[in-house]
Amino acid sequence: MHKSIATVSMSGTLPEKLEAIAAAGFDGIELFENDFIGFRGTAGELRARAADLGLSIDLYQPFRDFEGMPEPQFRKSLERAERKFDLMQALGVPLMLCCSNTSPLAMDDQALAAAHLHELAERASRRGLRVGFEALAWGRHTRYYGQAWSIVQQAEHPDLGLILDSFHTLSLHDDPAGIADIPGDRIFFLQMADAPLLSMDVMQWARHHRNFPGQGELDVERFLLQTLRSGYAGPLSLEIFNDVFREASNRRIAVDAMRSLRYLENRVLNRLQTVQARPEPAGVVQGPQAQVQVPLLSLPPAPSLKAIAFVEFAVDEPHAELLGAVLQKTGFTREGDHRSKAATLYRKGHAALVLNTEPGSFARARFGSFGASVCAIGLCVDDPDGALERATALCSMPFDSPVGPGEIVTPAIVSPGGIVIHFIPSALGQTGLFGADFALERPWSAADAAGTVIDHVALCLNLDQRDTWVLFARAVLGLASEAREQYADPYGLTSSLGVSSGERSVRLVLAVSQSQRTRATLAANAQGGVAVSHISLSTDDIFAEVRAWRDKGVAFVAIPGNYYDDLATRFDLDPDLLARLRNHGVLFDRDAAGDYFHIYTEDVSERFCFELTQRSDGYAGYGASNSAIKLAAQAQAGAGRGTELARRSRFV
Ligand SMILES: O=C(O)c1ccc(O)c(O)c1
Ligand SMILES: [Mg+2]
Repeated sequence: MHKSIATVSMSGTLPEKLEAIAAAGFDGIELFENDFIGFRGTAGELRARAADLGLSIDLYQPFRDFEGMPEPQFRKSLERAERKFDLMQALGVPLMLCCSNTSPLAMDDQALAAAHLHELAERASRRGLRVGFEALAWGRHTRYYGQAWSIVQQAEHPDLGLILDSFHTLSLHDDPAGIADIPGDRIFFLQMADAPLLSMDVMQWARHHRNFPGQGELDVERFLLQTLRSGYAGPLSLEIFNDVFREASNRRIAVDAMRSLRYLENRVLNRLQTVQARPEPAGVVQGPQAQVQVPLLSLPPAPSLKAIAFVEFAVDEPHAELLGAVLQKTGFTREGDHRSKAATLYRKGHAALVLNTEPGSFARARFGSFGASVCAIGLCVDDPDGALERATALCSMPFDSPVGPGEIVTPAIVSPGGIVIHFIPSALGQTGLFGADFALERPWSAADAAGTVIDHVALCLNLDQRDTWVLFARAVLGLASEAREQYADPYGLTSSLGVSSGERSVRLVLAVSQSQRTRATLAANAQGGVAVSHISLSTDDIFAEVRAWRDKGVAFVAIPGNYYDDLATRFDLDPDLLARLRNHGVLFDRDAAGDYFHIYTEDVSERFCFELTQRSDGYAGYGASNSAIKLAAQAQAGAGRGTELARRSRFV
């Protein structure tokens, strides 16, 4: 489909926006009036600039408060429309968007609205232009696409059609089913937007919180499907009013936009194929739906992630020694060195960590920029080549690293913010992969690969990376969103979202905060916007594990006694268990399905620590009810604030 995006959807001056939009591979734009008014140049110059970049200007918008106005205002609006038509002709824009009237002066009279729009369309028509009418969710009298369509039908002008915007329909919980029954050629334009579910004034919601399809929670997929079933074959466009997108890098936002549309198109294709494969249940009355007219993007299926194969740290030699010593205190074994790179493998059960010091490598460059930090994650997947093909088709950059003789070539991509994701063949398993790439100091037996797994990896993101990462996780990694949680850091609110694979064998937790002073923001800032802040290791006996780590000198974040007094009032806990929790400094949470025990080490490097986790009976979360306590405890420990040297003497 011809892909377009409204210029309001991103930051920058108009020329900067056009360049970002073109670079992301879009075919066209919706030109927002204010972007043109603020442009230092003529319509002809803008037209040439867009053409040079291979972009068509598909739509001019918005034309407001037009239909159903009293006569003097109507006449004045017609004059204004003529000037906008002059401009559209100079720009080469074929279509004007007229949104439903929000003025208190607007009259509740569909016949009058239709007559006015007929007049507008007639004047457009004389110049070879067209007008599309869009229902705003907060329009004075026209809020639903059904009402707008009724007015368009009454206006009876071939150059007046309907414009659909998924946000206005879905925000009002209106059913898009009826769209399929509108003749597709009467729909002149389609704007897609998603949004998080928020309970607030719909105009504020629309103007500040929209996001790209796949980033929010609206059923945009069904909306597009119904529109395509009408026979619509026009542009697929994005119109996103979002406070964060207005300030984020327009290059990244434009790539997110393209990823979003490609992912959406593919999901609709999959949904169509599923529906077509399934016979209609008896008694279902079929509307006069046309067949879908446009070819839709086919992609390899979303990867089904099986496990976290490894997490890799970028370190220099002294940090490798420091971190290696910490790992040995937490029960990891040094398994051997990489065959061709300066990298060492540590393992505890299924949890594998690689410390990479290779001079001149991507990891070393990352260390140079951000210090000791996670630089790569390996994920086991059945079809790594398919995962790579899908990822690159969804605008991810492939990552190539040198491979020595006999080593495994694993397809890899760069995730938003720079951490590399390797797709490891599940069939190979960790033993196959590490056996090929590392000179293991001792053979692995089945018993070695039991016990500990990486329960989850927690990432801290700058606020402007949140929607980028959610879309990446869903579209590229095939992960599903879990519940959003919100909690207080002593220096500002923080929220987190879990994303997990079907069997929950791969879990990531994404934490973001609007505050500049929270641990989440400081951690993210320190690594260019995206940082792994902890790795959570599972255990079957958290109390024994804590004792073993402590005996070796590992320091845990101290939890105040007040926490345990409160815990006793919240849960019906066996007094012995409560005493053990208190004595060991372990945090506790419970949901309908089970229990969660967890504890955090003091920081091992700047705002990075390990979590020990024991989950029972399908407990689904990550202990969010304890997050505020943990963050307060970390702040009081002064964790992460000391110099490297101070940490070395205190912790190792
Ligand atoms: O918020 C608005 O005013 C506005 C304008 C034009 C649109 O297409 C739209 O969806 C909203
Ligand atoms: Mg719109």
